[in-house]
Amino acid sequence: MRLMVTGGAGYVGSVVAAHLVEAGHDVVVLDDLSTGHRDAVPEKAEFVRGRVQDAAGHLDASFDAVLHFAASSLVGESVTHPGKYWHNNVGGSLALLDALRTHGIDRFVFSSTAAVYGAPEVSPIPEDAPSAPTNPYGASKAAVDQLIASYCAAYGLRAVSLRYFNVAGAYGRYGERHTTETHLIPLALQVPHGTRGSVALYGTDYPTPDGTCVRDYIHVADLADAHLLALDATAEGGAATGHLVCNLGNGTGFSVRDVVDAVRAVTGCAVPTHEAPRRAGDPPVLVASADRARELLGWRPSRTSLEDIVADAWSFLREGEAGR
Ligand SMILES: NC(=O)c1ccc[n+]([C@@H]2O[C@H](COP(=O)([O-])OP(=O)(O)OC[C@H]3O[C@@H](n4cnc5c(N)ncnc54)[C@H](O)[C@@H]3O)[C@@H](O)[C@H]2O)c1
Ligand SMILES: O=c1ccn([C@@H]2O[C@H](COP(=O)(O)OP(=O)(O)O[C@H]3O[C@H](CO)[C@H](O)[C@H](O)[C@H]3O)[C@@H](O)[C@H]2O)c(=O)[nH]1
Repeated sequence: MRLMVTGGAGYVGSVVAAHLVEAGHDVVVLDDLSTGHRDAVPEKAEFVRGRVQDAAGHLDASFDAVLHFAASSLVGESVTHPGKYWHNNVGGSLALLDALRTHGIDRFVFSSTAAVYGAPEVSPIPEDAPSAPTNPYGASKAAVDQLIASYCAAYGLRAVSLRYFNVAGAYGRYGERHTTETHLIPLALQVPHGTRGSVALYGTDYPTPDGTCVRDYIHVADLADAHLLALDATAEGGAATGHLVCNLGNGTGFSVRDVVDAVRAVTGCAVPTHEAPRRAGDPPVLVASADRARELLGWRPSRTSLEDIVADAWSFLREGEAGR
């Protein structure tokens, strides 16, 4: 297939683009490099530097489908600069969906997030849990999910929204290198890497077994597998007859302390920690029910061990720089 991957110079988009290229697809990456890296785009993919807001000019009827990763995704920034999130995430997605209509492209895969749920009472979280985001980032993604649903209903678009829980790990030379890093695993690995002294534990008085927040960590390569299956599901007669929403997580929760222990085990480094105040808006526990992805997409995550996830992120951090 001929595919456009928006945000394909970013962390998740580059890993998925690499999987698509390996599966034999013809991939065009559209990315404005606002947080991505030109050298993260797979060699066999075509690169177009541009914004999703201008996608109409970069798409044409030869494309079979679009996978949409491009977004602003810093929760804290979304609270202080909400306009950026409504413009880039909702405005950008709206322009992109209109470009699909213009060119008669009817297959779409979208990066949604667990942040659409807010802090739900139920665990593991099913897709039909109420959407009650606690920050503009999550709200913008929830709005795009609704936008997609309405375009599917009215215009015959076939789309899958994949709601990722905590993505981590790396895939060969493709991995996480955000200039502004907020995610626990890459931050914790900076300690053995020698660029950070200790790991902050944001809150140690949560109602969880060890007092720190619990999350569902999913390997980025398992996430990529789900995207290829979601793409298949948007084929005529596939599982996504209209708009299909699927959570992606392993269904297992790990605390912040569990993650630090895994970093110690993988790296052999002591990794000091220090207690810090709770981070605003952090739900105590976020664990996915991903039964729907298993049943309807046939997804079978295979890299579910936290230590394996951390080990791949560690290899990327240590060896990746040499290759870039
Ligand atoms: N990483 C996670 O844990 C996680 C969890 C849930 C959802 N998501 C979603 O997955 C997607 C990818 O996340 P990521 O961690 O790879 O982020 P990232 O910042 O590494 O990648 C985003 C990419 O999109 C590009 N981009 C941003 N706005 C653009 C625009 N208007 N036009 C063109 N390109 C633009 C950036 O340059 C970057 O390369 C995002 O939509 C994010 O909201 C990520
Ligand atoms: O230095 C740190 C960094 C993080 N944490 C904690 O570690 C856990 C995981 O934090 P991350 O920032 O790695 O991930 P989040 O759970 O906050 O965010 C993830 O889930 C969100 C949904 O709530 C969004 O989808 C977001 O894109 C995705 O990365 C949180 O409890 C956080 O408070 C620390 O204790 N110390």
